[in-house]
Amino acid sequence: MASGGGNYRNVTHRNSLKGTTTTAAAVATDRPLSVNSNPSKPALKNKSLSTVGGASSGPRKSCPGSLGGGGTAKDDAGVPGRVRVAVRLRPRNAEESVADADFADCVELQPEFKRLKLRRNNWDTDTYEFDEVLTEFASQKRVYEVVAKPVVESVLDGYNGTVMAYGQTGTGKTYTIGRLGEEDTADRGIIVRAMEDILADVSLETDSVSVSFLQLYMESLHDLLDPTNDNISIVEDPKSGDVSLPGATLVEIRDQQSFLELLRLGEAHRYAANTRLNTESSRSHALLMVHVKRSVKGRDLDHSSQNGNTTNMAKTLRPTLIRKAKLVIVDLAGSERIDKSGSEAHTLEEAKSINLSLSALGKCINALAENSAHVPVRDSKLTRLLRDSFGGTARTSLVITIGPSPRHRGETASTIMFGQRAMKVENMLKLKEEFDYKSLSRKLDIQLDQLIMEHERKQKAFEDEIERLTMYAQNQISEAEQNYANAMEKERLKYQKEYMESIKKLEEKWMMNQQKQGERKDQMASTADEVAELKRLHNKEISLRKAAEEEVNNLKTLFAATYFAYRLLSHTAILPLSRHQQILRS
Ligand SMILES: Nc1ncnc2c1ncn2[C@@H]1O[C@H](COP(=O)(O)OP(=O)(O)OP(=O)(O)O)[C@@H](O)[C@H]1O
Repeated sequence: MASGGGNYRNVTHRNSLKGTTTTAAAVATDRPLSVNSNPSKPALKNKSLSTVGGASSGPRKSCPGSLGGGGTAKDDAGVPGRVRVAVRLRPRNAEESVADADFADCVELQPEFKRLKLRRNNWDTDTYEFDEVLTEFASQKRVYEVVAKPVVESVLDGYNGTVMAYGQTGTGKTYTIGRLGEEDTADRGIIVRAMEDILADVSLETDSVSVSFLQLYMESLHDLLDPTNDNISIVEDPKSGDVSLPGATLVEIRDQQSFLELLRLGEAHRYAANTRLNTESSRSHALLMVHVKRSVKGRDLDHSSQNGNTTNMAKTLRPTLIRKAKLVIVDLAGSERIDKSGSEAHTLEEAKSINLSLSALGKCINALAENSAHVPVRDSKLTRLLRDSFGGTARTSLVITIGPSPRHRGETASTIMFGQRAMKVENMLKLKEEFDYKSLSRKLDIQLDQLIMEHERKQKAFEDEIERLTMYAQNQISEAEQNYANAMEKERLKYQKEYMESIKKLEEKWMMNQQKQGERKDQMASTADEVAELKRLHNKEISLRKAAEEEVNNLKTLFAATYFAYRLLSHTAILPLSRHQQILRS
């Protein structure tokens, strides 16, 4: 972070009174801008004024891009929009009230004719016409309404916009642009009022507002929201010419209170110094960039839907049209004559750097006003940052601030000429619309997740139902089985009982039969015994007979043998046969 003569605003306390005296001497070489070489030449721009009046001054309805279906992303041509310039006169300060007590103001304002007369001397004046002429009595509210409000409304409609304050040091640029109005809300400057209007108009559900706050100090771009970030690079899109600062802190704003806190933080980091012309002179150009992103509602974008062809699905898949607009509010550091401001050492370096960048801006505006083929945009970072504001696509409103002191007539003239040239610059306003494919993709992702969840929920419900039905069926089956088993058991018991009874009966019958049979058997047994006895007797008889027959046979054999022997022996004495028979019988 650069240091030296410059102080942070939280170090140098802001004092609304000018305590310094200035010298009347003017050194032309320190002038940041080349003034009209022929100041007597009428500087009225009636043609341009009438051309632009409607486009720039009107409320949002008059904004060309907001008309009907015009100004879509495809509308590359844009609509012309001249840079509007208002002049604001600061009241005499305490020092001037004393020092210039005997002198008339160097300017005379005719707000009703939107004219400013710059005194050349006691007899001659040069007359200039501006879009708005704001006297020293103009309220902050009125200044906002005529200078910034049309631009803010244009930004809300999707166009880039710039509000810038230019003027000699100590003439009220910061007062006009940056007053927070903490003690008295009537003092609120353009920045605070612009954000109030923006926040009141956007829907925080569908739109977004984010800000970066920067200072261009000694040709390096510092982040006022993060002082460690002191060399932010400027990136230019070669095709569209869009300027972006990817390194800058971007803070989303959701309410005015947090925005005011952010402004306080940024202001505290801004370089300021006590110079002869301003006790708290801004030593840097401050840029507040407000990015407004809005989704386009109400207008049906798909013409097919007008024919009734669009399905719900097609509607869902249609990306939202979004408008991205950037409002740049610039509080330039004051142009100053180094001899008058009393800049020394580091403050001198700062003053040179300020004047150099303001001079580069003046050159660009001259080139644009004269339709030069070459516009030296790249000569300074300030002009690079503001390339869309002058000769670009933004609606630009400039407030030039002047003081009343005749001692600073030269600087006042220079400022007036800067304003007059700026009024000649014609921008080509373009609506910044694009389809929000990112959020469509996010939306589809969410829808997909929801569908998956819904499917899973249905699947689960289906599975639960199946399980429930299965359980029910199983219960029914088991109940039927149980009933069947019970019935079977009952049947079985019945049959068993019947069977047992029939068995019993059979047994009884059998018993009876048995009994009967037993009786019969007994009978049969005795018969059989008898038979057996008889058989035994018979057999015995047979065996006795057999034995008898064998005996007989034996006897016969014996008899025969005996008889034979006898016969042999008794050749002589034969026994009578009867004897033999007796023997046999015995
Ligand atoms: N319209 C006004 N009514 C009352 N006081 C004003 C008005 N304009 C400026 N002042 C006072 O004049 C002083 C200088 O104003 P301011 O700091 O805004 O000037 P500046 O142009 O921003 O200066 P620098 O370029 O040095 O930063 C401040 O004290 C401020 O309160």
